[in-house]
Amino acid sequence: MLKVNNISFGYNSEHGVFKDISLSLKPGEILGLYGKSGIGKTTFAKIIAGYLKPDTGSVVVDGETYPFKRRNPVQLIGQHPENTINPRWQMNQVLGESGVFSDEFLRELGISNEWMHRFPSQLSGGELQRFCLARALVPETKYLIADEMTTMLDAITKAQIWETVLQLIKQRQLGMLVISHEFPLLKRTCHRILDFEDLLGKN
Ligand SMILES: Nc1ncnc2c1ncn2[C@@H]1O[C@H](COP(=O)(O)OP(=O)(O)OP(=O)(O)O)[C@@H](O)[C@H]1O
Repeated sequence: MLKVNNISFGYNSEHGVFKDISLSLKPGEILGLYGKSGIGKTTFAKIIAGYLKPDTGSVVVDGETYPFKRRNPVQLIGQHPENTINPRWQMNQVLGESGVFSDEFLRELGISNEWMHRFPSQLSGGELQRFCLARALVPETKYLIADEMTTMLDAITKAQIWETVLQLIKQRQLGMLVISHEFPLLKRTCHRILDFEDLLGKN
């Protein structure tokens, strides 16, 4: 179980982004989170994935808190894959840094062999996002946070990526938090949906 307990966060001491937010995510559960722009969803996602430290409260992942002594079981996929990949590395080097991936797994994610020797600038956003997913879905991963993961992509690529991800999540019984402005997408993909404003309102 991933438990967020009463976290508060501000980028500076004068302006808090949010206060006292809690939620829990079970293995195998797909939880949707929506809310208006600027309310703090990405900040919240970064805290859950351990990129930012909350000012108060805790994130407990299967009984452990950050920093982990092992590979982070919570992986974050954002909206802009190009920002998270070294532009000077070919894609085989990008993947090689995270582990060894079977051809079958890469095929499942729709990653073509011919992309392996390209640089990130020689791939489309959808193609790059598939590499980010491969990196995020190493065996140690137990929870996946998808923050507007397919917002920049066309409808067909979006549908293909979601079909693959949902299949993998189900096979491996991962917990997934889906952050999106697109309510119909959340309705199609999630077991349960929360409004960020309601999380704020409870406190
Ligand atoms: N690095 C930063 N330094 C200072 N303020 C920041 C920083 N990143 C975000 N903020 C501010 O924190 C607030 C929450 O931003 P955040 O990106 O978490 O919102 P969001 O709900 O994800 O928005 P969107 O849906 O538009 O992506 C905003 O007011 C934003 O301007």
